[in-house]
Amino acid sequence: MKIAISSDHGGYNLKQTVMKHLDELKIEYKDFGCSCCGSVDYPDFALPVAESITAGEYTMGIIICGTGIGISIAANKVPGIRAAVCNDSFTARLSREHNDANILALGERVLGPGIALNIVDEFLKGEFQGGRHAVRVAKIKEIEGKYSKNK
Ligand SMILES: O=C(CO)[C@H](O)[C@H](O)[C@H](O)COP(=O)(O)O
Repeated sequence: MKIAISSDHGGYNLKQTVMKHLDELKIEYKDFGCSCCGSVDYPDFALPVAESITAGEYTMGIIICGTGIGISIAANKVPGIRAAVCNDSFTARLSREHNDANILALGERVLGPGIALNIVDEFLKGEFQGGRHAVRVAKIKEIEGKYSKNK
């Protein structure tokens, strides 16, 4: 498993905590920035993670901003990305099992570090269950195809 990770300034501190956790779990990752806590724009850090996943270079992504909302909206504009904002571990597990989410979005201004790391663990453990869920994910891809035409 190879994780692509990024944040804006609002998620910078939580990203350090998550990377330390990944180190302890011996999970390989690449930090796509930002590299300090000065003000930046979250779309600039959503895009490289999203593209690294659709290119097959990384298995899954973790993106962090103040709420997880802005950075997930930006990532979800990349066809093939299913970024899920999760504020609890149940949702994180289900985002993998039912939605085949390939990016976890977290909000540093929403979550304490302990809960955030539980969410990361559940997301990374979760496995897509296929079956009826695959039919639904295929329909999401159909929507992407419809709106990607002639672009
Ligand atoms: O996009 C966001 C909200 O959906 C993120 O939480 C950003 O981190 C936040 O908007 C940044 O806000 P700031 O006032 O510029 O620090």
